[in-house]
Amino acid sequence: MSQWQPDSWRAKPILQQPTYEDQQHLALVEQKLKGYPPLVFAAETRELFRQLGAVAEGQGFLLQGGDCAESFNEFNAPKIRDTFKVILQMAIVLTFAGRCPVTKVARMAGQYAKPRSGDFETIDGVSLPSYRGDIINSFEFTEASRKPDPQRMLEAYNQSAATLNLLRAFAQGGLADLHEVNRWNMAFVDNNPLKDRYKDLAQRIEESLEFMKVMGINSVNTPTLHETSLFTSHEALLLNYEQALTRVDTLTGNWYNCSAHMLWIGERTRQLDHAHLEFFRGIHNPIGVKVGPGMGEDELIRLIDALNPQNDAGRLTLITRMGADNLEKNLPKLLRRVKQEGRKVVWSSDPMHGNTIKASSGFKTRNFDAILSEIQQFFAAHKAEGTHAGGIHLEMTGQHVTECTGGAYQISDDDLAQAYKTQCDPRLNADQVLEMAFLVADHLRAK
Ligand SMILES: O=C[C@H](O)[C@H](O)COP(=O)(O)O
Ligand SMILES: C=C(OP(=O)(O)O)C(=O)O
Ligand SMILES: [Mn+2]
Repeated sequence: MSQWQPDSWRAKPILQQPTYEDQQHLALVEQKLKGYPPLVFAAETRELFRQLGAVAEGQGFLLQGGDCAESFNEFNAPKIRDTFKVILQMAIVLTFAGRCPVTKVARMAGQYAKPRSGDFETIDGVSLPSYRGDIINSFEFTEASRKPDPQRMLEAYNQSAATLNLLRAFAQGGLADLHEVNRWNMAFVDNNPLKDRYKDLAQRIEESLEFMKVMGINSVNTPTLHETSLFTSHEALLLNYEQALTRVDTLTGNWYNCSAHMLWIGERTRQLDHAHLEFFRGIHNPIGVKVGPGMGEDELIRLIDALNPQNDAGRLTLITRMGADNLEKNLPKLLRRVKQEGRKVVWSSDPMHGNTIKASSGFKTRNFDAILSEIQQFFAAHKAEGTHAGGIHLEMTGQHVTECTGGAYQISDDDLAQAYKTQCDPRLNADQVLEMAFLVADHLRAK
């Protein structure tokens, strides 16, 4: 194998990339980004690596979630705060039920590049290049907006930096106080039509916190009750951007992609001899790779070995996205083979991308029950194979959107138009995703 360099991916075939008209402008932007400060510190990514190592060994759970595509327009404090809050609310439920640490990784502060199934989008007979995420072009359906613009990489960097700054402040500054977080959960349960189903768990968490308080364990003398750690992640699709933020860590001498703590490779760009594999093999971050229904056992082992040749626990998370109808047929054989071959991975379930459908009203949507069914089958398959169901990966928001159908409020196809705000895939809203956490908690408890 030839020597890895941050730019060695450029000699390989690559899919799902924009074609920039102005190469000089592109080179200028890349140069500028190379001089910008890193967004994350390599030592933080090593802490995430360590935590994921524990998950791979069966000692923890990974909760990963956020927008399908972050947007430059919908960029404000309430939006960041609400998703942050709901991730914490989910985490407290999962921690309590699973009796194990939950590692929180947001799809935030950099989730700006999208692979698409088609190169063109056609509306009323007009065909324009597809929207590929705000880091590349604009969602607006005009010829000028859909042209890839390298300048957008600088905007993505700036918005990622501002998002990360606020997340760090929330995590350390008091918003993450566990007593507060469970109070939000109690309010969620009280208002939910299915409150009887969720009440017991929220109540028991409340009682545990009360008990600790009586014993003198409180937010003042126990910082872990008052603060949290939240890591960031995104699909590292646009390699021009990712390369520019890849730096040598002065403490270890190793290369890290400092655009986020964790990066993943999408289902559409994980070919063994392609550019994304080449880029990922050289960075030392914990990484993920999406695993769809077409994955074979031999191919998976080759992929694992290419990305994690030392078999380090925590390096590689396999994010399966099979579809509720395909999981039973496709996942168990992969679990069996990886276990047989002794490969250390985190298995996480993305129950979103295999369950996308077109609603009768024309919107791209996903149904709550299909999403839940994929998660349930994921747990069942792991139980049967004696492997660890290590995490979930969700497209979600803390806002009250109507993008996925179902849930306690029974969002129907006809309701989708009310608040359909996503620029790419439909997300679970704040209520739906908390319900999901309470239902997943049942599985963790059963374990
Ligand atoms: O988020 C994932 C992909 O970008 C998305 O599912 C592709 O959607 P499309 O089929 O509308 O292109
Ligand atoms: C593009 C995505 O998923 P996948 O690669 O699994 O289709 C995504 O996570 O938004
Ligand atoms: Mn998506």
